[in-house]
Amino acid sequence: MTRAELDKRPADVASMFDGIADRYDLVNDVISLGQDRLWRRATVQAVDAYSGELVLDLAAGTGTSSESFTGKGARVIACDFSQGMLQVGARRRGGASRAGVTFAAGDALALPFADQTFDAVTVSFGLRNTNDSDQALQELHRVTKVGGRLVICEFSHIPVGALDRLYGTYLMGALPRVARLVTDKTEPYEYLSESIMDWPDQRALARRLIAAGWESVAWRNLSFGVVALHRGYRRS
Ligand SMILES: C[S@@+](CC[C@H](N)C(=O)[O-])C[C@H]1O[C@@H](n2cnc3c(N)ncnc32)[C@H](O)[C@@H]1O
Repeated sequence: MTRAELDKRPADVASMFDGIADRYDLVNDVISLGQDRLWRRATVQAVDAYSGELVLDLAAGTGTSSESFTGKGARVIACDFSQGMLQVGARRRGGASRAGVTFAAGDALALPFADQTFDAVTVSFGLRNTNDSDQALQELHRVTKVGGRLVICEFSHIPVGALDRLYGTYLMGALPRVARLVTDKTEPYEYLSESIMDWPDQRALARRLIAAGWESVAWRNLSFGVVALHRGYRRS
């Protein structure tokens, strides 16, 4: 089974997600102890997409989160570079373009969309997997309309040192074993743990958003900081 390393070579990342696409959503529910549903609901509320808007759900995978952005009538482009994840998503929904969600192949580092296409752009658990997250944040800024918004939902760090260390023990020790309860492909979940530990904390990620051109940047913690929702706006 292919797993990516922390250098996040695009071919390794895409092939790793191709390989786990079928059981991806089930494993998420199990390893997050069901918390992923809360995190997704909070993301939908933060994006707050409404009728007439066009939303980019980048690194959308199987599109688990994409459909929920259409609740008030917005249309969503669910973009990812893993053909495996896109195919599972399209198969589950009965087609590549259904009920306001259109799946599209594309690389976060060179998005196949014109400047200022989207009213809102969002990434759930995808930015960490890109090979150059600063470039991805700049690309997201480029394709967002002036006045548009960005919401990033990503694993983060618990601000209390002792708790964060305990969480690190769960990530590095227990998480791959919990994943083994529902999948025989455990290497990708070792990568998951390592990539979370290696990811910048809330403040450092906020600085990266600002460096990529996003303004009025703020964040809020979910599940004590296990996940953080970052928000920014394109002002010019
Ligand atoms: C952990 S999954 C998240 C999927 C979905 N957003 C969710 O919340 O379940 C990460 C996704 O990021 C995608 N990804 C990683 N790097 C990418 C890139 N450079 N361009 C597009 N997608 C990328 C992977 O293919 C994978 O589907």
